[in-house]
Amino acid sequence: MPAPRSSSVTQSPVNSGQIATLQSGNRPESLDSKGAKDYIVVLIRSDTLDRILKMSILKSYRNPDPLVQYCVNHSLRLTDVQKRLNDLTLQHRRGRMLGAPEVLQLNSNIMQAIGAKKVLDIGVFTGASSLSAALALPPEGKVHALDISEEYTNIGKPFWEESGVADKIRLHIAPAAETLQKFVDGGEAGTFDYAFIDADKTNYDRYYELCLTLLRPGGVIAFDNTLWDGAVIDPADQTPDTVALRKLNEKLKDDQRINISFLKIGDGLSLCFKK
Ligand SMILES: C[S@@+](CC[C@H](N)C(=O)[O-])C[C@H]1O[C@@H](n2cnc3c(N)ncnc32)[C@H](O)[C@@H]1O
Repeated sequence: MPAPRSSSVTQSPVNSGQIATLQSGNRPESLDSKGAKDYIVVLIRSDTLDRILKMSILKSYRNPDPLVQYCVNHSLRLTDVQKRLNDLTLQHRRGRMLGAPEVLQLNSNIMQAIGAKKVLDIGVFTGASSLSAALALPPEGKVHALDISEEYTNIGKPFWEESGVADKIRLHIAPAAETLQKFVDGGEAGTFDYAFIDADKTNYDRYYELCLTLLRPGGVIAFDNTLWDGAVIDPADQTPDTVALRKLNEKLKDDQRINISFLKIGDGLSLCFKK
C-alpha cells in the first residue's frame, strides 16, 4: 500500500509509536477504494520496526506473538519430563541455546514419517534435541549425540534416564567434525537417516558435507538457526557466524544434491532432503 501523504494526518504532531487518525476526505485513495471507513496510521522508527520484524523469528519460548503461541498451544506434545528439562534449561545462563520445541517436534515428526532408525544430533547442549529424537525412534533406533561439553550434556542425562530412552542415545564428547569423520572412516557412509545440525555455526558447511556422505538417499539434514535472529539479511553484520550462515544459505539454494525447504520457524530451519 502506498504511504499516505503527510498532509492527510491530523494536524497535531505525532511521534514514534503514537497513533494518528486520518480525517475523512484526506484519506489516500488506495485505502478508500478498498472500502475502508476508518483506519489508523502508526509512525514507527525504522530501528523499532526492525525489532518488531525480528520478534517474528524468535523461538516460541521467547516469542510473544499470539499467533505463534496459538500454534504451539495447538500442536506441542511434550512429555512432563521434556517440559521439566526445558524449564531447567531456560534457567541456565546459556538457556537461549535450547532448541525451539516446535523445531524439535518437527524433526521428530519427519523422523517418524521416513522411518528413521539412525540419527545424528550435532550440538546437544542439555539434551532436549537428543531426547526428542530418541522418543520418536523405534526401540532398536539410535541417536548419536555429538557435543564437546560434558558440563552441558550431564544436565540432560537424568532426563534421558527418566524417559526410558538413555539406551537409545550414544553420546560422543569430541569436536563434531572429528566424530563424523570417524563414522565415515568406519564405513558408515549412507547408513544414517536424519541429521540435526545445531552446533558451532562456522563449521556448518563442514558438517553438511560430512552428513551428506553419511546419509542414505531420502535422508534429511535439518539446519537450525539459519535466520540467525534476522542477521543474515543485515549486510552490516559481518561477524563470522553470520557470514558462515549466509554463505551456507546461498550454497543450499542451488545445491542439486538435495531438495530444500527453508522454514521461518523458530530461528529459521533449513530442511535438506538428500536425493
Ligand atoms: C545451540 S546448542 C545445541 C542445542 C540443542 N540442540 C537443543 O536442542 O537444545 C549448541 C551446542 O553445540 C556445542 N558445540 C559447540 N561447538 C561444538 C563442536 N565443535 N563440536 C560439537 N559440539 C559443539 C555446544 O557445546 C552446545 O552444547
